[in-house]
Amino acid sequence: MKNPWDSHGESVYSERITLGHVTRCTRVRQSRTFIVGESILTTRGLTKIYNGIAVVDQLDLDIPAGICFGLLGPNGAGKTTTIEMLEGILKPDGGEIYYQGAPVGTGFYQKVGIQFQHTALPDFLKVSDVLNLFSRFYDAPLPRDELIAWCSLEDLLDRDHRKLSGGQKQRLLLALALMNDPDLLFLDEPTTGLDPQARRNFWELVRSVRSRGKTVLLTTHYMDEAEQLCDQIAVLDKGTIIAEGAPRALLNQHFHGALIRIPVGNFQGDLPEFFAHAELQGDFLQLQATEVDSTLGELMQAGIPLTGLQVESANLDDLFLKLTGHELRGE
Ligand SMILES: Nc1ncnc2c1ncn2[C@@H]1O[C@H](COP(=O)(O)OP(=O)(O)OP(=O)(O)O)[C@@H](O)[C@H]1O
Repeated sequence: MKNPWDSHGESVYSERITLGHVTRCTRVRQSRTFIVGESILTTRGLTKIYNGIAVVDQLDLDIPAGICFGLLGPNGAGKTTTIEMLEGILKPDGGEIYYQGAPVGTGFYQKVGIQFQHTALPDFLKVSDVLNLFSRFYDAPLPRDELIAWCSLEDLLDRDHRKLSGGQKQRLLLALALMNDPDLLFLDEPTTGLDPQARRNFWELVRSVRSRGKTVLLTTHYMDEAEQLCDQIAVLDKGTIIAEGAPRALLNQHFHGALIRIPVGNFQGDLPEFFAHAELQGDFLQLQATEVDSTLGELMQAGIPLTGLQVESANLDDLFLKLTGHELRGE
């Protein structure tokens, strides 16, 4: 398999390059040049087989540096298997993984941070003890106070880690994953089971990680999470990628316009002609409009009140349904 960086001479990237509205900054790491926006992690033909079935099937991923990249898919799509192969926990049955252009080696694991879906911490330790314990694993851990402030752990230091709430536990696990100040952070379904407020707090933390120039690779089956956090997504189904790109661009590519819903009570007399194809859904008439502005203009011209009007754009759940014919969260 060809190394995807073979054709890139280092001198090509040794300056600041502006492409369209994207400015790529370069920084030198040892002998290589590291480019924000270029792939930090790449897979070619990544495959995992269980019981004769490829649950991850010839996956080609290109994850640009400095972004939040989401791997999405329903239960059993192959997200965890993929991320675990990338993290080095599972051995692939085929394919290659490259980090900054070179096949991953042992040094890779010093440079990445991993927040697992489930992490068993030693019993009877306080949060501060857990931080101390993990800081000993690294030659140059982040300053303790910085990490504590970053993950808002100040008020929890004396607490037994088993007594933390779901959101507090995830903040502690994130602090452990950030301990070595990694360039690349893996988050495997980090907000599963958290209440809405804790999820939002965690999203803020993820944004702060990204704003420090780090790359985040996140798996999730929460579509709102992907839409909120991810610059790019790859949608997996049965171990293969069925769609890839920026969430908004993917939605624009597959859906035009929006769903307009108006309370039935707003209509007095006959329906206007342009509303003839509207469907009755409960107390609303709904219409898929390709030109939202002009449809709203026509409604106003026809003197129909817009009170209670709803305009709904397609979301990633709709996209998944369109691409696969089944719901994203369907078991
Ligand atoms: N150790 C294993 N032995 C056999 N099959 C496995 C093993 N681990 C995973 N699988 C199967 O591989 C497929 C992909 O599983 P994986 O956990 O990667 O999916 P996922 O997208 O992460 O799902 P979830 O959202 O439920 O975590 C599933 O069909 C699963 O049953």
